[in-house]
Amino acid sequence: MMRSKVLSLVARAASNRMMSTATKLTTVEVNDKTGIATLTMNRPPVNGLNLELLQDLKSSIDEVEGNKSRGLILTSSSSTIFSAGLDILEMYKPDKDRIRAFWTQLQETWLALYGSSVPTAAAINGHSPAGGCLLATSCEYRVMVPNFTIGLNETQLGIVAPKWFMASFLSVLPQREAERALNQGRMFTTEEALKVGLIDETANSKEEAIEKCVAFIGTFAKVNPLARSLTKQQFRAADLQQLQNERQQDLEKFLFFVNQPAVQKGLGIYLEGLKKKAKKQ
Ligand SMILES: CC/C=C\C/C=C\C/C=C\C/C=C/C(=O)SCCNC(=O)CCNC(=O)[C@H](O)C(C)(C)COP(=O)(O)OP(=O)(O)OC[C@H]1O[C@@H](n2cnc3c(N)ncnc32)[C@H](O)[C@@H]1OP(=O)(O)O
Repeated sequence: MMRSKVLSLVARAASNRMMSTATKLTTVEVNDKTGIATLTMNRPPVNGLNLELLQDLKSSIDEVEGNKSRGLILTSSSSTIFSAGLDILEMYKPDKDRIRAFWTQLQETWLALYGSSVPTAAAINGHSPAGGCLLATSCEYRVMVPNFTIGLNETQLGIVAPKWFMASFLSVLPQREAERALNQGRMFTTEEALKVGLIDETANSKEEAIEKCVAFIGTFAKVNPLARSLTKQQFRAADLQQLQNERQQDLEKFLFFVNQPAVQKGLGIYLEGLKKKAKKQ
């Protein structure tokens, strides 16, 4: 390794504090200069959101809330995938108890991220379908690297995005645009996403995406943190409260829907298609 690279790695290690251990499916790194935490998802190959990744995401968000970070940047350790969304294996021929825990954890993770008191931004360094798009749209700002796709493609899988997925989407897109995209299960390219407003900026690399997220979080430097966070909470309170009030019904509805034979059949065919595509590559 070149000496300069070694020196830069040493310098980086000195100015960043690793808050979470590598045994988790997420890591949190706080930059000592900016005070901003980078939360990285690391569940190869596609950051499929299974029960364990959702648990780690929630505890990492809690960690950032608790360690007085100035902001949270969500990203991925993969070079091509931000998150492939919910791990379909959690929903296909599911175990009765595990699928309950899985959906309950997804609700909790969304409540924590969408309702986070710190400024949040997503550095979308890869594809971001469905649950991946949910995470990105739960943040306040999105910067995306070119040649990837993002969107809520649920109808393409024969499933329906729950109301709170729609709420995140609607916090970013106008109703007409959101409704059409959801009905179509449309995946947007980076360029299309920028044009429609689903993302805020593009960046040529993950590093540049993170820099732009840092700049966004920096725009709050002179704003009173309590006033900022209470204002954010007020904007999001109705969406958060709606899920809080309906958590049990939402779970039962999901379980009923996902256990329908036609839905199971559709998920099986979709998974098979993914596996065939992977084998061809
Ligand atoms: C009234 C309403 C009430 C209730 C609602 C009820 C139901 C609604 C519930 C939930 C909403 C659902 C949300 C979701 O997030 S569903 C998941 C949607 N995700 C996708 O469609 C993405 C599928 N994946 C891809 O398109 C590609 O994999 C991707 C572009 C992400 C990456 O492509 P790449 O070529 O790099 O990798 P692959 O070779 O395709 O994949 C590698 C490996 O990973 C497996 N894989 C991929 N995605 C998933 C996934 N989401 N879950 C599980 N497994 C996944 C893929 O099969 C390959 O596996 P293997 O062949 O074993 O290597």
